[in-house]
Amino acid sequence: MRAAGIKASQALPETVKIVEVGPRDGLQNEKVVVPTEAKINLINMLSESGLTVIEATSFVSPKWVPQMGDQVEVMKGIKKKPGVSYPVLTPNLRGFQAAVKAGASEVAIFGAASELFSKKNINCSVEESLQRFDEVMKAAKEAAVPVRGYVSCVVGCPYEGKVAPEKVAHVAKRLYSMGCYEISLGDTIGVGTPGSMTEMLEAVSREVPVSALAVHCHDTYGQALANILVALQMGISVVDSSVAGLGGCPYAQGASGNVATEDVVYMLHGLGIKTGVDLLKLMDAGSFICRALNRKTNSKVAQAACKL
Ligand SMILES: CC(C)(COP(=O)([O-])OP(=O)([O-])OC[C@H]1O[C@@H](n2cnc3c(N)ncnc32)[C@H](O)[C@@H]1OP(=O)([O-])[O-])[C@@H](O)C(=O)NCCC(=O)NCCSC(=O)C[C@@](C)(O)CC(=O)[O-]
Repeated sequence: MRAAGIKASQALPETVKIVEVGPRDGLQNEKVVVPTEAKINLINMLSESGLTVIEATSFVSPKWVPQMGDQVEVMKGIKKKPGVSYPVLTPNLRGFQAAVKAGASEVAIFGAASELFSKKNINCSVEESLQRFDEVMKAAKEAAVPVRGYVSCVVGCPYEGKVAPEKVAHVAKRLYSMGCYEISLGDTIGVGTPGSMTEMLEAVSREVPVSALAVHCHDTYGQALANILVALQMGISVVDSSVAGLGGCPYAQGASGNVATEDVVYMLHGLGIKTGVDLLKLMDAGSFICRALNRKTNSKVAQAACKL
């Protein structure tokens, strides 16, 4: 049953797929080195909560992102639940080959709509990154490994400021044309508003079918849920989020974590949208990782539930 008050013109999807990015996007930016065992436990608990996609780790240089240096142990240690996929980030062919060797059956490549961010994050221009991704795509096609594509800085960049929607649409189109089955649009520093998100999504959806788009919102300015709602109203039905609101990008200083998965699930269920996620089990996973990190949850829902 749909929530009362939603007009037909704002038709919302019946179901939403949540892509849980906490074990990767969340933990890559933590100052405390998270023990591998805790990462494995977190992923196993998330698997039991009903999530169907859990981004597990990334096959990037340990010199660049030390927190992801145990990627092989994580991939080998987790209990893979049937029906759940565990994609990993791969910035280049070397990362792709290592990921497949470690048992990954799905990967993600990650580009940006901003030149300076691309340089800081993966040490190459946007065009060079697309050439590297082309190599990954060719290898992935041969190995029948599905590839997701990210575009970072879709509304704002920590180094360049406002990003033009046309630039986002260009990179999204290139990734989609290469064969990415889904394009996740990242508001990396959480500066988007329903206004700027709408403008950007309109531009991107002229180049890539809405059914192949996802949104990936950080909550720095507290706009993430509003931005997600706007995306849902435009027909997008895939949302990235991070348990306990963990996260940030090591190459986007000051950006806060992703929107908390608990808060997204609470909002979606309140709208009558199915996610398949058990909120209580999800909150248990959030409590577990917050204890391991000795930090408080960023999820408003988890905070409120603790006080009840
Ligand atoms: C892409 C590179 C590797 C280029 O790094 P580079 O320095 O240009 O590459 P290189 O080929 O010169 O290699 C440098 C060193 O890295 C090694 N290397 C090379 N490739 C690999 C690999 N795959 N795995 C492990 N090691 C690797 C390579 O062997 C060498 O080792 P050395 O000789 O110095 O000992 C580097 O810039 C990098 O690892 N960057 C990681 C950036 C990252 O992980 N950022 C966070 C994820 S993106 C994000 O969070 C945004 C997102 C997705 O969430 C969406 C959003 O919010 O917007």
